[in-house]
Amino acid sequence: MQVLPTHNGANTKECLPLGKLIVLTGPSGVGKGTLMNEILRRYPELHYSVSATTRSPRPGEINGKNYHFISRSQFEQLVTQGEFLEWAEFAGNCYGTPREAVLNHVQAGKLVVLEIELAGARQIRHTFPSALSIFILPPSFAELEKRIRGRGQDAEEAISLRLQRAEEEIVAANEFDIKIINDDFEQAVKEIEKAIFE
Ligand SMILES: Nc1nc2c(ncn2[C@@H]2O[C@H](COP(=O)(O)OP(=O)(O)O)[C@@H](O)[C@H]2O)c(=O)[nH]1
Ligand SMILES: Nc1ncnc2c1ncn2[C@@H]1O[C@H](COP(=O)(O)OP(=O)(O)O)[C@@H](O)[C@H]1O
Repeated sequence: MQVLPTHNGANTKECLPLGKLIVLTGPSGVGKGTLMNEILRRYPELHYSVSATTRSPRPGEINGKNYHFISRSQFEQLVTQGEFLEWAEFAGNCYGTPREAVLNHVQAGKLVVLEIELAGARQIRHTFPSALSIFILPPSFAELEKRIRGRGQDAEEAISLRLQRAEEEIVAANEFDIKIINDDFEQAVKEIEKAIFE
């Protein structure tokens, strides 16, 4: 059971029978997206929240599936209208979770998964203390760098911003309910399954 906050941040008095909010966080390049895709492939009943971002699409990314790719002025307008459950700036771009879609799915009893960075994950933990939060760690910083570079999708500037931010993110791991080291991929998937379903 979760209590839905109203727009002014106060909690509604009633306890609504709701689904569950799951937050997956951790540094860029640790494998969050790859783990999430595998979890969604295995459990299509989960609802993945598609974020809005001002970042340009990477080759192969699909608008509406990976992200809603929007301009900075559109993003700012949505912030002003209170359309985001949380939002944050990361490595020079803005990212936000659409409020209505997520709340509708939670209210419909779904398991809703957000894959977001540290500041957003903290906001969600604050707004929904009953959300399940999972922090994904790399086996080492060197391996994290290898993965970000190996992905081959970011410019050098974007890579160094992500690595810089990763150092700050990793020290926050203990704030979250569950920590999982993504070393052996299958093992990490199993640990996420256990966290979500047990
Ligand atoms: N706060 C917040 N972070 C998000 C959201 N969507 C994605 N992110 C995070 O933004 C960071 C950058 O995402 P992206 O540019 O796709 O890079 P990548 O993580 O290196 O693949 C990642 O940590 C994402 O988890 C969102 O809606 N809100
Ligand atoms: N357990 C793992 N071992 C080795 N490489 C991995 C593992 N998990 C993910 N990767 C690779 O690491 C890179 C970054 O993964 P990605 O899912 O894009 O990270 P994130 O979404 O956290 O930025 C990808 O090339 C992915 O294939």
